Parts: sequence; structure tokens; C-alpha cells
Amino acid sequence: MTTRLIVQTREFDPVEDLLAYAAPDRPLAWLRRGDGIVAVGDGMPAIIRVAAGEGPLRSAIMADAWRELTAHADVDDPVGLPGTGLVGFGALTFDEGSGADSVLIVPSVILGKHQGRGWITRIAPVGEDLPQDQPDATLEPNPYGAHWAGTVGPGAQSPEGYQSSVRAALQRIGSGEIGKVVLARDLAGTIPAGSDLRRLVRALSGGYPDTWTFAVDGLIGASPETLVTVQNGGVTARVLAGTIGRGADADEDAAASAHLASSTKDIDEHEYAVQSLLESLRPHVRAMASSEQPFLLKLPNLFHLATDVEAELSDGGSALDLVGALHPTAAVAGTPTPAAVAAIRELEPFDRGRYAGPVGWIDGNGNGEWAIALRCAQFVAGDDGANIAVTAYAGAGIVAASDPETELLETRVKFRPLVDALA
Ligand SMILES: C=C(O[C@H]1C=CC=C(C(=O)O)[C@@H]1O)C(=O)O
Repeated sequence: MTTRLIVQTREFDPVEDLLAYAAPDRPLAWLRRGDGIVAVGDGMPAIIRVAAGEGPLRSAIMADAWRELTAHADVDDPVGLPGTGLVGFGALTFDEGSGADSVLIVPSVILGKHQGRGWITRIAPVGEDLPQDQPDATLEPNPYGAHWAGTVGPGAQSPEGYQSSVRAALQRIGSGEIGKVVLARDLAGTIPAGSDLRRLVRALSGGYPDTWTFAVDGLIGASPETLVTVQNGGVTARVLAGTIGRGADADEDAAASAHLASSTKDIDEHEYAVQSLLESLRPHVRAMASSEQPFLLKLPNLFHLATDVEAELSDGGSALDLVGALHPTAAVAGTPTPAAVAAIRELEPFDRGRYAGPVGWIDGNGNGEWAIALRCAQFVAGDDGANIAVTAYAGAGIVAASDPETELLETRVKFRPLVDALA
């Protein structure tokens, strides 16, 4: 049966710290430089959950279910910005064969902020009171819980195992089977039961302001890479591939960035990622433009080669339709895609779950912002007060000129934001 929702958005004095209103144990948030959207409390009038085993259709099932939900929603939204009205927060698995499920969550209250404007959206099933009309309705910030620390160590893939997998990938590249493959490794550990996960979200968004910080169904991270953004017919994407760690001082830093900018290995790796995005995006857009040369994106822990792409949507698709068309790019899979995904299945001894999958939000007009879930960890609450399990992931693009030890070090640098924030 179709869920029918009633949705009301109103202007609201911009809130300084959106996260302070989120649920401590299961925050639902999308933040960049203090702007973004956050679910208040943990009410969820609708969840679209696509179970493992739906294969390549999972994003299409989700996009269709979202169209159905929006078509039957009664929306009162005089604010009319991207991210107002009906909004769902989503996280999809990287691999269509993953044992994890993909979700799109509609919260009952959303606080948003964009360039000095604030709003509040309230959502309820038709026939029920909107949240502000319920007897115990309040909108109070939740004080942050006590500081906590976690421990993480090697997961299913050890550092030595990772280097062996890189060597095996290099053989496949040498035989011509693949041109590029992105191989990841995992770290596993625990954090105390009852930890206020907003502390982690806050540390990531404060420490890495140029990233998109997300928290969706226990997947928490700060990604520097968008998969696709749709805003009133305009489409943008930021492609990243090619990485070097920051130097210890200004001279080392300048040398590192100069090395990256002229490294043919990294430029090749980057080009695979750009081409895969452009090819997949082209059928859905017009006036596609991207810079000839990548620029250097400077993050606190590393430099990336980056290319921004802009276009105009030509087929009326939603942000989720584009997510389905673009994922997985060669920034997280490789080239050619089917052979790279097959190599990942064979060479990584774990299920990526939602790591390197699409994470973001969509609104009732099809606008949305979707990142690639990088620099992240999946948190799973334990039963009966047991510790919360954490699995973190980081990968690196392997091309013909890759060196196993350098790639291992690169994953270490990519783990740093999360590992530091957990310590
Ligand atoms: C696969 C990851 O990063 C990708 C995104 C940017 C740069 C990358 C690289 O230089 O290898 C990767 O393609 C990761 O962070 O886990």
C-alpha cells in the first residue's frame, strides 16, 4: 500500500549547530561548512529499504519508490529551496551483490540551513498529527553526551594482504584484463555502547570543512567527492582520483603537491575516473563542461587531483536516477567497470557494504546531493548494551605504474580523519 505523507516546511531562524538537534545514537545528517540538513529526533514516517539481492535494480527500485511517495505526498512548502519539502536521506551499497541493504529514510522533522536561511520541515502520515501538533512536541537541542573513544585494528584485509592484492591487480593490469582497479582495505573495532555519534560527525565536519559530512543509518564519514548534485535542472559533480599525503612543513607540502601535479601515474588514474563519469553522464545531460586539467584539492591530510563537471539535465531524471546511471565510477571501481568490479570481488576479502556507494539526499522535486561514501565507517549497535561495532574502509586506485607499498601508505593517510576522530 502506498504511504501518503503530509509535509509542511516553514522559514525558521537559522540554527547555529544543526547537529545539536539530531539523535545522539542514530544521527541523520548532511553537512558542509555548517550548512545542510539534519533530522531532529528519530521519528521516521517512511523508509524505503531495498533488501540485499535486488541486484543492479536497487537504485531504480529506490528512484521509483521515491517518485511514488512524492506523487502521493501533500506538500505545503512556501520556502521552495533544494532540500525543503519532502526529503529522504539515502545510502546505497557499492556492489549490487552486497549482503547489506540500501535505504532511503524520511524523518519526521528536518532542520535545514543554507546561506543564512533556515527552515523546518515536519512530515507525518496522512491522518496523523504533524509533529508540532503532537501533545509532547518540543524542539530542544540535545546536549552532547560524554566524550568517548574507540579502538580499531586490522579487519579482514591485513596490510600485507592488501599489498598482495595490489600485486595481483597489477598482474591483471599487465595482462590487459583491466586498466585500473580501486582496491580497499578495512579496519574493524568497537566503540562503547551508548556513545553519542554526533561527536564524530561534528569532529569530521569541523576538521574537514571542504568535505560533505554524512550520517545515514550508521554510515558516518566525510567525503571529498560528490557523485552528482542536481539543483533545479543544473547538474554538477566533483571527480577525484590521484592522491598524495601532505608534507610535514611548507617546503615538503609544496614538493608533494608539485609531485602530484606532474605524476603521470596519478594523471592516468585521474583520467580514468573523469572519462567514466563523462561517459555515463552524457546521455542524461546537455552543455556538459569540465576543465581540461585537474586542479589540486587540498585537504588537511592530503592532496587530490580533482575535476569539476557541470551540465544541464536533459531527460528530466531525478538525482536518484543519475545516481543509478553514474555509480560506480572509476574513482571507486575501475575501468572497464564490469572487469574491475569482478576483480574487486575476488581481491578484497570483505563485503564493502555501503562504503564507496552513493550517500546523500533527494527532495520531492528530484533535487539532491549525493557523495561517494569515502573516508567513512559503518556503525552497528550491539545487542543488549554490547559495544557498537565499527568497520572503516579506505582504498586506492591501482594503475600499471602503482607500487604496492605506496598504495598501502595512501590508504593509511585516507584512514586518518576517521581514526583520529575515533581516538
Ligand atoms: C577509494 C578512495 O578514494 C578514491 C577517491 C579519491 C582518490 C582516490 C585515489 O587517489 O586512489 C580514490 O580513487 C577512498 O578514499 O577510499
